[in-house]
Amino acid sequence: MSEVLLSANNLTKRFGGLAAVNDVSVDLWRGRIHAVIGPNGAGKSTLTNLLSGDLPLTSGSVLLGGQDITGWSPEKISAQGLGRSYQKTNIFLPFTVWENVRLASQSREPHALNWLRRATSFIAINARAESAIELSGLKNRRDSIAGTISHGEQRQLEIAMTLATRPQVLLLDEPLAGMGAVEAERMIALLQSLKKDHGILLVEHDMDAVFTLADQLTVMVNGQVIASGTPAQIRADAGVQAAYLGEDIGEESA
Ligand SMILES: Nc1ncnc2c1ncn2[C@@H]1O[C@H](COP(=O)(O)OP(=O)(O)OP(=O)(O)O)[C@@H](O)[C@H]1O
Repeated sequence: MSEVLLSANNLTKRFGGLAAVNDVSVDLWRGRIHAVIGPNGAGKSTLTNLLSGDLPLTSGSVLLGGQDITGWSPEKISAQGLGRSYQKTNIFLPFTVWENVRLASQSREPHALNWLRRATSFIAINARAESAIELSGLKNRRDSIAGTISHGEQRQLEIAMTLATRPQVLLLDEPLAGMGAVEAERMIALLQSLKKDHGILLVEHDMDAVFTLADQLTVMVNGQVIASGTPAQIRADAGVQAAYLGEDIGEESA
């Protein structure tokens, strides 16, 4: 049974005279992947930053798990159950996969550890880290130095670090960027496996992956939503065809 985990209503973000995001609404459901697509500069990253609290809204509101999180800090939003992968910037390359994920898991602890809480907290931190490594398919790389694993595995590691914070909602900004075919296939399988327990917002330029993964799509152009619907509806939309003239929008050619 699906459940709305995040509801973003009429979000607008202005940078001076530019409305980078203009009256955009999106819902994220447990068990569904909602892809946001659009040409460069459409406002996809800005939308992600508004949902994660990394940018303040000009107007609009965001509910996460029924709680109004509008105006909250990224840390507070993360603690409320929203996980966002930050492309590579959070990985400590000289540390092992395990150490990276464990640090991410530790960041979820509400208070500095004191001697009374220490034993149980350590167990919980380690359990979250182990489970995130397992879920992200990195068990065989657990003790590898992060700087030595492949690009695709580093992207899996970013997801593992996000999962270690036990989010309900995942915001994924171009998880397939820079991947070869084999790595992309592995990432697609990983995202499909994560969908069951999470609501996922996917920003991705790889249209084959988007149309393979998405249950719902929102198409943005110049900050505005020009279409929203199922993959079949989006493929058939004349406005979307026009916006992507000359580009592949996931037609089933393969
Ligand atoms: N901090 C900022 N200050 C001013 N303008 C910004 C800022 N961030 C983004 N913009 C502008 O807002 C618009 C939307 O940018 P955004 O990065 O959200 O688009 P995008 O759809 O993610 O593009 P891409 O696919 O290239 O990543 C662009 O015109 C961009 O130049």
